[in-house]
Parts: sequence; C-alpha cells; structure tokens
Amino acid sequence: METALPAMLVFVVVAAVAPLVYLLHQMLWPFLSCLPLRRKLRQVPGPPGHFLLGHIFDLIANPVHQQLAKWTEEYGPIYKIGLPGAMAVILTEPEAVATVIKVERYDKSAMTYKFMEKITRDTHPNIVTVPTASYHRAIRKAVTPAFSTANLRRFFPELVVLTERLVQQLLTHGSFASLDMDLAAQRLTVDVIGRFAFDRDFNALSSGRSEALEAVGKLMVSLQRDHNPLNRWFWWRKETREFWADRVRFDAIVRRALEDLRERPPAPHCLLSHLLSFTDPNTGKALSGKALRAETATFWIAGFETTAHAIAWALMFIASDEQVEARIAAELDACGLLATPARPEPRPVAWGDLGALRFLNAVIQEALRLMPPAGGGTVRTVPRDTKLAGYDVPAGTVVWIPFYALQRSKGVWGPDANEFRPDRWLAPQGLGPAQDQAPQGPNDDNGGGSGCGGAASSNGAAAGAAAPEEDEVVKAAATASARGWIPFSEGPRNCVGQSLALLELRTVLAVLCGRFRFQLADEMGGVEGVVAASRQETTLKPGEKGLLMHAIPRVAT
Ligand code: HEM
Repeated sequence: METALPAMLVFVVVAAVAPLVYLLHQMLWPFLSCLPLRRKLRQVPGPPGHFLLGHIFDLIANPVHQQLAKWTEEYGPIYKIGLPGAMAVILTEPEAVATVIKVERYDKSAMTYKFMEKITRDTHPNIVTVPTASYHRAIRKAVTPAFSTANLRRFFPELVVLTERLVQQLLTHGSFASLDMDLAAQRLTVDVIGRFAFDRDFNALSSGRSEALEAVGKLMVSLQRDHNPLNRWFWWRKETREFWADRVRFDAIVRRALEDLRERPPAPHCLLSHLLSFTDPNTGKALSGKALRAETATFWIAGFETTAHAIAWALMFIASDEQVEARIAAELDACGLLATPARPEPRPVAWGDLGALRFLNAVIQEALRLMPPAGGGTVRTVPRDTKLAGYDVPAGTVVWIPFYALQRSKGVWGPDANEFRPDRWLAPQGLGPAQDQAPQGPNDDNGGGSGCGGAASSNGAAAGAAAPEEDEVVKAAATASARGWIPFSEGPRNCVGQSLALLELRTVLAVLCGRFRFQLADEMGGVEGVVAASRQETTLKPGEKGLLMHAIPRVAT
C-alpha cells in the first residue's frame, strides 16, 4: 500500500501534465523551428506582425484574397508573412513565379495541401496534393487522354444537351424572381462531371434536390470549417462531427458510382475508365481502392465548383457592362446564335463556333483574370537556397503564389489592373497569353458547318477588335501580362482539366447569352458589392447570398 501511493501519485501527475506538454510542444515547436528561417528572410519586406502569431488576425479579419492583394500593392512582388509556427513568402513577380511553378523540383507544400486529403475517409494523397513527382506523373499521364481534343469533341453533344436543360430551367423560373446563378451553374457542372467522369446522370439540373450536389456542397463547406489540425482530438465538436458525416455521405456516392462503372462498360469519353484501367509503370500494379476513391473524389471536386464559379463570375461582369453585353450579342447574332423576334429559336451551338467567338473568349479570359476560381493560387517549397525576385530565399521556405493578387497586381497589369476590360486580350496579333492554354479543339476548325468564324471575323465590331487609339495600351498590357495570367497555373502541376473547363465556359456562356440578358439583382450592390462579399475558401466564391441575378429571355415565350 505504502509503495502503491507514490506510484499512483506519479501516474496522476503524468496523466495531468502530459496533455499540457503535448499541446505546448505542438504550439512551440513549429515556432522555434522556423526561427532560423525568419532570420534568413529578414531582408525580405513584409507587413509588421505579431512575433508569435504573425499575421493570422489580418487573415481572419479580412477576406484572404483581398488582404494578399492589398499587401501586394503595398509591399511589392515579394514579401513575407507569418502564421503561427510558419512563415511564407508571397510571390507575384511573373518571372520568379514561372521559375517556381514550372520546375518540378519545387514540390507542393505538404503542410498546405494535407488538409485536402481529408475529402475521402481514407485521407489518401491524390493528384492535387501529392508533393512528389513520380506518382503524380503516372496519374497525370493516365488521365490526359480524357482531356484531349478528340475526347472533348466526343463529349460535346452531351454538354450541349445539359446546357439546354439549364436554359429550360431558367425559362421555367421566369425573369421576375432573382435566381442564384452560381448555384444554377453548380447544378450544371455537377451534371457535367457526372456524365464526363462517371458516365452517369446526377440529375442536379432536372430534379429539385440532388443528392450528389448536396453531398459535395456540404463537404466543401465543412472541410473549410474543419481547418484546425487539432480537431481530430476534439471529435465531440459540432464542426468535426458534421465534417465526418459529410465525408461518409460523399464517400458512399463515390463508392456507388465506382461500383456502377465496374458493372457495365462505360462510354468511351468517360474519365474514370482511364483510372480503372490504370497500371502504375513503377510498380506494375493497378490503383488500390483507396487511391482510386481519392482520385475520383478529387476530379469531381476539382472539376465542378471551379468551373461553376467561373461561369458565374463571367455572367456577373457581362450583366454589369452594357457595352460588353451588346458586343457579345452582336457576335452571337452574326453567328445565328442569338434569339431574336425573327429567330426566336437560335440554332444549337456547334463545336466550330467556339473558337470563332473572339470577343466572348476575351470576356472569359478577363473574368478568369479578375476572379480566378482558384484565387488562393498554389503553394510550393523551395528545394535549395535560391534567389527569387532579387531576394535570397533559403531552402525549405514556403512560397505562396496567390493568383487573385497576381492577376490584379498593378505592377503586372498597369494602373487599370482592377478594371474589367476584355479588349486587353484583343491586340491585333490575336488573343494574349491565354491562347496557348485555350482548348485546342474548339479553335482548330470550323467544323460546325456554321461558317460562323468567317462571319464574325469579317465584322470588326462584332468580333470586338480594339479601337485603333487603344492599340498601344492593348499591346502593352498583353506584353506586360504575358506571364501574369495563370488561372489554371502553369507547368507540370497545372490544371489537367482546363480544356474541359474552357469548353464548358465557352459553350454555356454562348448558349446562355444567346437566349437571355442577365441583370444583377439590386440587393447584390453591383459588381463592387459582389466582389467585396466574395470569399476565398477552397475556391473563390460569391458571399453568403450567392450571385442573385435576373435571367430575362431575349424573346418572350
Ligand atoms: C475554371 C475552372 C478551373 C480552374 C480555374 C482550375 C484551376 C486549377 C488550378 C489553379 C490548379 C493547380 C492547383 C495547385 O497548384 O494547387 C488545378 C489543378 C487541377 N485541376 Fe483544375 N481548374 C478548373 C477546372 C478543372 C476541371 C474541369 C477539372 C477536371 C474535371 C480539373 C481538375 C484538376 C486536377 C485533377 C488538378 C491537379 C492537376 C495536377 O496536379 O496534375 N480542374 N486546377
């Protein structure tokens, strides 16, 4: 008894102190371990911050994308910020950005991407999050054929059918009540992913409630709320429990869709058939169940919300600029794609139209510049001591390239950086930097049989050619920004789905603008109000109210 007492006492003390020591270690160790990095980065400018907590309060109090853009104007193309236990260098100098994102040795920052692995119950790495090259390269190679021109062309008729479903929805809704066009676009893009990736109808457009959209939408919200790494210890918290429940629900849909695909031969355009038949060249093995679910979930999530917001942001800009709206209408009219009293049912959009709609494509590029759906950008780790934008940056530094800040930087785009000006893409030599990145398919011929390309390009006003006095400005902007437009990122980790995304954007906007005029609902407070309310979560999205608009049919039905 006498010997048991001290032992029990020791046990009680250890049990009480151990969690405290653990917590202190979790908080202090990252702080101590980044002290040498702080010292080495002391010449890099940056906003003043708290010595322990860094700039976390600025980033919580203000929308992250806007705060970074503000600091970019104040501190220039390279500056540092601190977070509790971490430092990051914010980079928006195009040359240096190109170095970082085009070189494979700059791995993705594991610290930053780890949380995205929680989209599946197995928390398995995936094509977006995996830092190292070999697994990434193998998956990338396997899925690339799905995004080829030939495959997109095969898929195009299905996309047109889905877009027509959206048109019917908007017609049924009527133009008096306002409608969240961001949500409407999400319904469309979920159905597109359903057909393109799973060869399956998710029915988000045709049914009032869509299990697939609800599940993935809720998961994205609760994933964002569950950012705190300590949450796994606090399983009783509402956020943690909700996140787990949403993950289970989403996981069940992914599993069901995969099982379904295994039971029947999928359509030739189906993205997942490439993953199902994948063999890793390094190991000769197929993807494990966990890896397959992780990739499936990733393609779904990476592909639906980004594209939906891109459609919504472009509509917002079109709706709030009468001249832009009129020029798009003139271009569509010249192609026979505009509903008019004489032509209440315009012909269906054809593959060959898409490359010919020069002004609409410039509008898309400009919208992707000002409101990049992946506005948070990309985060890399510097592999060895190097010089970036004139400063010494030591190995191990986390470099954060925020696309929103980069694409609005006055240093890159000039004094009108924050203005929506599609003409900057219409320099006489043709579209600016984005041309390399546009899907090759819709540009490469005029195969829709419409002859639209010829009609549009012979009509300067309709095609939106720049006014002569603007030419110098246009040229200058195009040159200065040659490397600053990277809404899909660049290099080996750029967006593998960008050809599909651009195909969707072009098709959907051509059809919607041909059938409707859009107006921002008064309560949105104009473009300024919407932009001010926008949030940078996993994607750059409209605020709480969504994007309320009126879709007014061009011809009353
Ligand atoms: C407008 C729509 C889209 C935008 C703006 C966009 C943007 C991006 C960006 C910036 C990245 C790089 C992320 C990083 O560095 O962390 C990325 C990667 C990726 N995107 Fe997209 N994306 C869009 C649509 C799509 C679509 C439609 C799909 C597929 C269906 C897709 C699939 C992916 C995948 C799988 C990756 C990872 C690629 C890799 O690391 O090799 N995205 N996207």
